[in-house]
Amino acid sequence: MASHTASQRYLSTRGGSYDLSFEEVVLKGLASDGGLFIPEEIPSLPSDWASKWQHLSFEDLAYEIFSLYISPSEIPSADLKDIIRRSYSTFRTKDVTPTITLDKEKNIHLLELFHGPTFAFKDVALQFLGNLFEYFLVRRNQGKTGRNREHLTVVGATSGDTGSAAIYGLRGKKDVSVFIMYPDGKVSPIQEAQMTTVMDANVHNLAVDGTFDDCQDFVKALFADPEINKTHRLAAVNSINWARILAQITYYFHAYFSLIRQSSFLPASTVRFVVPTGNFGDILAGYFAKRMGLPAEKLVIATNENDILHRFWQSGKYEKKPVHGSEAEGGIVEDGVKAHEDGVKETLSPAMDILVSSNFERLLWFLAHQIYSTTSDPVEKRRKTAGDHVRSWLNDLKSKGGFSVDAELLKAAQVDFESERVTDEQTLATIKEIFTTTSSLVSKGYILDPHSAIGLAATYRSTERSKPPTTHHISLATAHPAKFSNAVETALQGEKGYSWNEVLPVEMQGLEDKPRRVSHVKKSGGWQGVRTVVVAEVEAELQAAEKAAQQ
Ligand SMILES: Cc1ncc(COP(=O)(O)O)c(C=O)c1O
Ligand SMILES: N[C@@H](CCOP(=O)(O)O)C(=O)O
Repeated sequence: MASHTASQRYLSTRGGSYDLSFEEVVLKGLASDGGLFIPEEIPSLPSDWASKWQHLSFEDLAYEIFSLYISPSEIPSADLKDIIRRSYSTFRTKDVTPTITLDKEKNIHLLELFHGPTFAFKDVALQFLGNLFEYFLVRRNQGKTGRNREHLTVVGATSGDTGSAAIYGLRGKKDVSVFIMYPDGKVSPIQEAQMTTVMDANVHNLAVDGTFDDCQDFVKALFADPEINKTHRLAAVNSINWARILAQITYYFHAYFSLIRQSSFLPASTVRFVVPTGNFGDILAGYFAKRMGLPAEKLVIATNENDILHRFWQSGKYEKKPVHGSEAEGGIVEDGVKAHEDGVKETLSPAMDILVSSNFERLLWFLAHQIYSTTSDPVEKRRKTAGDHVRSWLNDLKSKGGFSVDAELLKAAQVDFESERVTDEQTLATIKEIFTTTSSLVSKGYILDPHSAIGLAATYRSTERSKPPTTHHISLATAHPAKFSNAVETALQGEKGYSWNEVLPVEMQGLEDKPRRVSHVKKSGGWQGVRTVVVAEVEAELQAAEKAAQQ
């Protein structure tokens, strides 16, 4: 039986919405004030968690953790267990997210998160979120027919992985249409094929001639638009959706337990998690795990050359990059449209080519809550103060392209987190180094995808600050190498024992030759252009479904 906390209610980081239920925040995705939903309180672990949870399966662990955040009056325990069971039955390993030891001498372990249907860590949350949407809709639509049924219009932005994971979590589901925007030409060929070869009628791919940040801005603008919100019930699959973060907490505990069962883990040992980071969702789940009581000494943010987070942890300044070497004030104008500064670089780790990390807002709220009020302040006042700070910082980000925090807040951020920036060159060197030094571990050497390689490069740097044997590092492997042929081939071509054909899983073979369905959307049409496409395609889908039902 899981223990429960007093509050399983939610609020917005910008102060506008309070006392919402889990179902409300999952279905809304983004708060109407533009903020992100967070739990009113971070629950503490039950006192006997370490002994009781240690030998649980991934599914049972997920149930214990989710139960701390979801009231059984919203989702009865048996239903929650069933949703969890179905969500992880699609994974290729029984362990769901296995942890393997990569370097015994340095106590470096790899948390493999890519054993789900689309070979990326996003599956852990998006298989669950897809089933949650379905569960809520079935409940809401009981006894309703035709246009009286509640219909979800899911809109998401992807730099490659969220898109396919969301599509695989939602394809064919009743009463849901899913629209995925991706930056045209900036996702890997396999990622694009994974998304666009899905032919289910409820799946709609939109290729945008911009960056991931443009796509993410379109999503946020649609959520803020009263017109589409009147006619359509929008829902989010990006990590702005709280359920994404919640689902990702499980594997931090799961990895920790698999480590402490090892003989090399001594009573005095400590654990660091290293996380390849873009939108700050994955590592934020680690922050929640730590705040709940998981004994993680540090969370290490590993960025590629799109390093806004790394620069923040070094300086306290959260700033988009200047355009063409000049200070950009409030954006640039392209094709008559004001766009964010396209300071984003195209790297060998495209899923992390993100200028602004949306989940950072959630961390800012917790830091402001901690720093700018005293515990003697009334609860409501503390929350309001935090929300006011977040709103003001985010306004500055929008209008001035950045903001800075004071030394006290930065110091608080540095208590839980460190950061590293890894270049393309270092990414390639890490892929090669790990392949050539691990041939005793796996028959032909371990092949990292470029995002996981960024994590591992940062891990080796972290071992210099926090040395073995006392410290164990768990580095998150966020995707399968087959998704990123460009980086893997560049790093390993010609290496003894390496063959691309052996990297490619059977599920991906021939994928790029299949028929595709995708619409092209012009960035210059702005989010209103996207709205037109979404509204028209949902209508066409509903009409086709009605026609089919009549036949
Ligand atoms: C393979 C891969 N690694 C790392 C990340 C970064 O994760 P997050 O955006 O949660 O920081 C992403 C994208 O989000 C990704 O697709
Ligand atoms: N890297 C992501 C970008 C979207 O991030 P999300 O975690 O907020 O969905 C991707 O691959 O799409």
